[in-house]
Amino acid sequence: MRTQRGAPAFAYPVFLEVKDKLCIVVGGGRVARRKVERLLAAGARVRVVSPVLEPGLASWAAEGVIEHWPRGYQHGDLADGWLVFAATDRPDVNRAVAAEAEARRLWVNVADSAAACTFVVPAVAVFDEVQIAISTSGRHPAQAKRLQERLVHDVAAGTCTFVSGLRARDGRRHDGAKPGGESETWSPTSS
Ligand SMILES: C[C@@]1(CC(=O)O)C2=NC(=C\c3[nH]c(c(CCC(=O)O)c3CC(=O)O)Cc3[nH]c(c(CC(=O)O)c3CCC(=O)O)/C=C3\N/C(=C\2)[C@@H](CCC(=O)O)[C@]3(C)CC(=O)O)/[C@H]1CCC(=O)O
Ligand SMILES: NC(=O)c1ccc[n+]([C@@H]2O[C@H](COP(=O)([O-])OP(=O)(O)OC[C@H]3O[C@@H](n4cnc5c(N)ncnc54)[C@H](O)[C@@H]3O)[C@@H](O)[C@H]2O)c1
Repeated sequence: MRTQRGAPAFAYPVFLEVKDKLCIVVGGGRVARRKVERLLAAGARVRVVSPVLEPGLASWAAEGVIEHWPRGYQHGDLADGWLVFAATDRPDVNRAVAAEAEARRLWVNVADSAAACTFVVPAVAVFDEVQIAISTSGRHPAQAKRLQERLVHDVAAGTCTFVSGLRARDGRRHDGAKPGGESETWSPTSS
């Protein structure tokens, strides 16, 4: 895809407010769990439609943290959804979910096809109140992950001055100390 000026077309970056919105995740494996974890951290309501859940999702379902429909996807399951994730290991099912979402004008993330996504999920590094999202617009997901890991590593090692610069400009610290320069220490967490 190309823009009118001939430059490569990038996906449009946004941070979505999903608090209390119903996010429907079809599929209950490792990839679904990664998506659900971030949705919960952002305050979303999560429903997982899947005959089987991996252990982390199963625990959340047992605790009532997420809603679980213990069966395969059926057309119509997206009726009350706000955001949709197709994360099964069945390409045909993922395509069907994407088609229903599109027909309902819902944004859909499709785990096995960047081309079928209407939004992609970036790799994210979290530094206190700052989130840094890294995306290749779906072209090289593994590279996005490597860059995120490198950023977290460099910040932990104290060799990344970029993030501490951001923090100093923000001017707030949780520990009450005055904002510093490059010698500030950070507690990086990745998600
Ligand atoms: C960043 C991250 C965020 C997240 O998922 O939370 C993410 N993928 C991550 C990991 C990862 N992805 C893959 C592997 C295994 C292989 C490997 O290692 O190479 C691993 C490693 C692992 O799973 O550990 C393979 C893969 N990924 C996609 C396809 C299909 C395709 O390319 O069409 C295939 C081939 C599947 C197959 O062939 O079967 C598609 C997408 N993956 C994206 C995001 C979106 C684009 C992001 C961007 O714009 O760059 C997009 C388009 C849709 C989406 O999922 O949003 C997360 C790192 C999080 C972290 O841990 O920090
Ligand atoms: N986007 C990414 O980041 C990424 C990374 C790695 C792999 N992948 C792709 O994502 C797919 C899923 O990966 P995974 O590791 O989570 O797989 P997995 O095998 O761990 O999980 C698949 C899940 O889909 C469920 N499922 C199967 N049929 C279903 C149906 N009809 N309705 C609802 N749920 C159904 C299964 O019960 C299972 O919970 C892979 O096949 C791969 O193509 C994507």
